[in-house]
Parts: sequence; C-alpha cells; structure tokens
Amino acid sequence: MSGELFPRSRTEVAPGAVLVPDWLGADEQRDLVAACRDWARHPAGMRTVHTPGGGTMTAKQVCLGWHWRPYRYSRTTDDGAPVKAFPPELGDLARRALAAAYDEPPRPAYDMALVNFYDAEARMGMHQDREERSDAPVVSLSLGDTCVFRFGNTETRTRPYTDLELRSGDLFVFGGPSRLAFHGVPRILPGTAPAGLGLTGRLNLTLRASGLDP
Ligand SMILES: O=C(O)CCC(=O)C(=O)O
Ligand SMILES: [Fe+2]
Repeated sequence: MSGELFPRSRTEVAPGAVLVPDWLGADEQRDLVAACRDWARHPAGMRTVHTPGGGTMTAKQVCLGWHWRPYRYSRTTDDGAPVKAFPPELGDLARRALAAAYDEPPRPAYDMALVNFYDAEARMGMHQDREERSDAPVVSLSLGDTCVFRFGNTETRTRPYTDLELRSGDLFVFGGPSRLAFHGVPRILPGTAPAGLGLTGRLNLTLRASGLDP
C-alpha cells in the first residue's frame, strides 16, 4: 500500500503460519467479491450460524463443497438444501496460494470453502479449525475492511498470541505445527476497505481440504 512507513513483506508468524501481504490484485479481489455475492444467494446461501450452546455467531457464513455447522460437516445446509459446489477455480487458487506461502509441492485436493462476512461489529472468538480430516494447511483470503486477526498457540485460547492486521488482498496460510493453532478476529476496522472494491465490511474465504469421502 502506498504511504506505508515500512513496506509489508512475507512474514512467518509462527512455524507453518505465513502472511503474504497484498497477494491478490485489485481485479482478482473484485472478481472474488462478485463471486461471494453469488454464493450468498439463497437457497444454500449466507446464513446466521447458531452454536449448540445457544450462541449466535456475529459473522454470517456461506459454505461451498461441505456445509459446516458447529461442529461437523454435512452435504446439506440447515434448511435441507444441498450445499453449493466447490468451484474448481478455488482449487487452483488454493494451489497458487500454497506455492506463494511455502516452498513445497501442492497438497491434496482442496474441496471446500467457508466464506464469512463481517459487518463493523462482527468478530470471531478464538477457536481451532478441527472438523477437517486432513492436515493440509488452511488458506485464508481477506477482502474489504481490514481486521485484527489473532493467531495463537495450539494449547490454549489465551496468550501467547500474535495480533496482526489482515487487509484486503492479504493471504494467510496456516499448516504444519500451526494447523491446529487457536485463532480469531477480535475486531474489524470499519471504513478501511479499498475504494473501488465496492464492499462495505469484510469477507474472509478459507479454502480447506476436508479429508472427507466425496
Ligand atoms: O475471518 C477470518 O480471518 C478467520 C475465519 C476463521 O477462522 C474460520 O472461518 O474458521
Ligand atoms: Fe478458523
């Protein structure tokens, strides 16, 4: 980003957890936002997620490939509609992302994505991504408003953790020893989305290998 005091560069936040700033160009970001708008449409569109304990998640979510409900995956959404297909372009994007983050050959097929939408007040508590049956890295792409992203450790929800900013176009990948690290989104910085993207709020896509039988 212009006007930056120190240019942001690829950073290994923890072993196996890598931030690649500004990985998506403006056109790719716009295309992904347009795709998210399509995926958000009903049936099997964007919804509010309720937790078994009676809680409500503040980020809204739509799933592709496998439908996540706390705390398992299924092929049908909460209202019984089949989950939307995982587009092959997102599989290609995951492979490119892994090549950008790590110097290692591509991993097994990525077959699902979770798309989360955050308005100015939304957040996500510290959690592990542990419903997958694969240890392939989670590939995270951010669009729109910047957020504070908290990346912790594999043992507890609490310190030690690192707070970093995820901005529109940033890639964050966590695998290897960091695959099961607790992480969350303590806050969104409203009004920080790039002008011209046409998005108020923040979208996050995580691309994952479910490890589940098709
Ligand atoms: O929004 C983010 O950056 C994180 C999302 C996340 O942790 C998840 O979908 O499991
Ligand atoms: Fe997560």
